[in-house]
Formats: sequence, C-alpha cells, structure tokens
Amino acid sequence: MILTNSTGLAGVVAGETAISTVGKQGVGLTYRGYTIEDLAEHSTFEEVACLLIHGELPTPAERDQFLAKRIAQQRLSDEMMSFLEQLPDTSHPMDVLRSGTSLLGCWEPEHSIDQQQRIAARLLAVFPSMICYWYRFVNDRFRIEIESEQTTVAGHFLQLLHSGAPSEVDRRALDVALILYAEHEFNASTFAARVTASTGSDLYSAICTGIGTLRGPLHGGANEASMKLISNFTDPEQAEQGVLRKLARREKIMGFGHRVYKSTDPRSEIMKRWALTLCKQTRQLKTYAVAERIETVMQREKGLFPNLDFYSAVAFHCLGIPTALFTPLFVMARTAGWSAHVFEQRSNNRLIRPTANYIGPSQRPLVRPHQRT
Ligand SMILES: CC(=O)SCCNC(=O)CCNC(=O)[C@H](O)C(C)(C)COP(=O)(O)OP(=O)(O)OC[C@H]1O[C@@H](n2cnc3c(N)ncnc32)[C@H](O)[C@@H]1OP(=O)(O)O
Ligand SMILES: O=C([O-])CC(=O)C(=O)O
Repeated sequence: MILTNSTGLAGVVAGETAISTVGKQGVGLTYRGYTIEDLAEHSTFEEVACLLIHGELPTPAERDQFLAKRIAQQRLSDEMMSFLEQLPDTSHPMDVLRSGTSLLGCWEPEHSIDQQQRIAARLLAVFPSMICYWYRFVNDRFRIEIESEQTTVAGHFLQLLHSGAPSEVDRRALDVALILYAEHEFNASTFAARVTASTGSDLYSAICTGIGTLRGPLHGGANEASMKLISNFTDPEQAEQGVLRKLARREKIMGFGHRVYKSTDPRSEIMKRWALTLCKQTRQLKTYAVAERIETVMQREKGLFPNLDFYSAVAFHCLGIPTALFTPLFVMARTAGWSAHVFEQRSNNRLIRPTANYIGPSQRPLVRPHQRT
C-alpha cells in the first residue's frame, strides 16, 4: 500500500490527463498543448470550449455551426422559468445553478453516453439564461426575454443582465475571463466531478458536484471574497493598513496564493491588463490602485501573488456585474473543463476510491445504552 501523509493531497499525482498542464515546474498553463497566452489573445471562449470538449480547435465552419446551435440551446422551458421564480429571493446564486442543473437532468436526462457532448453544449448555453432570469426576477421583479441575438456566452450573459447589447470591449473582456476560467487540471471541483463520473453517474450529477465544490471561498468563491475585500477600501493607503491588520490577525487574503503555482498565476497577468482597461474606461482607477496596493503588500509581506480570482473580481465589477454573480460566471466557464474531464474519466474509467490512514480508537467492546454514563 502506498501511504501519503500529504494533507489536502498536495503534490499527489492522482491520475492522468491529456486536457491541460498546470504549473509544470511551477509555471505556465496550457489547454491541449496551446498556451493560455495564445488562447486569450487569439481565440474565443466558444472555440476553447470546443477544444476542451472535442479535443481540437474547431474549423471556422464547425465554429459557426456550434454558435448557430447555441441560440436554441440558450432557451429556458416554461417549467424552468416557473421553478426559478419559486426559489426564495435569499437563495445563493450557486444554489440556483446547482438546483437548475439537477432539474434539467430530470427534464432532459442523459440516457446514454452518446448524448454527453450535446448535454455539455446545452449546459454551457443555458447557464447565462438560467442565472440572469432568476437574478433579474428577484431583483427587478421583471421577467426578462431570454431570446438575444448574442451567440456567445459572454454576449448573452451581459445582454440579459443589462437589457442591452454589450460593447465589443466589454464582451471581449468577459470572453477572455471565461477562457482563463475554463479549465485547470485536477483542481478541487474538477477532481470532485471526476470522482462522481467514476461511479458511472450521469453528467448532470458530475456538474452538480463541480458547482458544489467550486462554491467555497478557498476555490471559486474567492472572486466574490476578493471584491468584498477591495470594496472595503477607498484608497491605497487605507487598503495597505487594512491588509496589514488582517495579516496580523493571521487572516487569509482571498484571491492570493495557489496550491500549484509557486511564483505567479499566468492567468492573473492577463486578467490584470483587462482590469486596467476596464477601470480606465469606467473611471474606476481608484479601485485599480487599491487592488494593486493589496498586491504589493501581499508580495512584500507574504511573498504571495494574486491568483485568477483577484483581478477577475475588479474586471467583473467594472463590467457592472453584481458580486453575487462572480462565482456563477466561473461555473459558466468551468463547465467546459468539468465536461472534458468527465468524458476523459469515462473513456478509461476505474472507480476513484482511495484509502484512509485510520487514526481512531482501536477495536473495543460495545457499551450497551444502559451502561453508558
Ligand atoms: C481560481 C482558484 O480557485 S485559485 C484559489 C482561490 N482561493 C483563494 O484565493 C483563497 C486564498 N488562498 C488560499 O487559501 C490558499 O493559498 C489556497 C487554498 C489557494 C492554497 O492553499 P494551500 O496550498 O493548502 O496552502 P495553505 O492554505 O496551507 O497555505 C500555506 C501558507 O501560506 C499562507 N497563505 C496561503 N494563502 C494565503 C492567503 N491568501 N493569505 C494569507 N496567507 C496565505 C497560509 O496561511 C499558510 O501559512 P502558514 O504555513 O504560516 O500556516
Ligand atoms: O487549480 C486550482 O487548485 C484552483 C484554480 O486555480 C482553478 O481551479 O482554476
């Protein structure tokens, strides 16, 4: 038996993948051999989703076909809209997506593995409709029109949220964020989704597992926590003092550090440039200055660098996206990666079931209820 004392499975190789490489020798990220820098510069989220799900970048004809199908796949059934309207106003948006996914699994079940790619495409297309329909209903008491001429996740999401077509800069900024969020090897939510898939379960269940695991602040929830932190400060000096106080109390600063990357998260550098563009455009350079000062303090005091969640929070904020929808955006992107991993797990499956090092009491006689004191 191989025994590891690594808490949190840090550094443990738990399987093989041909989908992405994260931090080989501590740096860099590739999706199926393409660098994240190239994909963020020259590709779109829909192309990246095809790359992850089908294994190769689409030809222009395949891409157009994928986009054309999206319009129908974005639709919400009357039953789904009625369900979303009945959820409590206080629901956590991640619970809305997780519950919506479960229900879709009841209405459009996966009967056979041949349907897996169609279901992944449907989930990618329907998530912006689902979350925006619910959000606008709860906050504006308004039933939005789900039809939009937007053929991309980024465009559709922004159009439904703001009731108007986004500018090209805004749409592209969100598109790039989705590319960066789409896939990340054996991160906690993807690994959890693979465990679910390894039992022979359906794709909807694996995606629900991913959503539930992503929600926590140590993983996807960090983008919302980062924004809450940044919003506490009105200027860089105040931010420096606030972060120093938190560090003195041994509190974690969300949006910093990473399990695999050791000196930088390559996605953060790309997102930081977009955050600056958007802060300039919306005249929120104070917010950018606060974020940059937090980065400086974290580097100086802890040697820690921002991960993707930190500057994504600034960019999403400038796009007028409510903080509560930041982690759902992560879901919209990561569904591509989760799906690719489920397909890969299924293609060469063996039940994922490690063993534990028992540290409880040694065997002992049962004490009957009347003898217990
Ligand atoms: C897209 C993503 O999901 S990226 C991750 C998003 N999550 C966050 O941003 C949450 C904040 N960051 C963290 O909690 C961690 O850095 C993680 C969860 C990302 C990685 O965790 P691990 O590899 O388990 O590192 P761990 O939490 O053990 O930290 C190691 C040391 O660095 C410190 N540290 C790590 N991250 C931070 C942080 N953000 N703020 C302050 N200290 C930190 C820890 O306190 C610990 O210090 P100690 O050894 O003195 O106790
Ligand atoms: O890889 C991780 O542990 C977390 C992360 O950055 C991601 O899932 O994008």
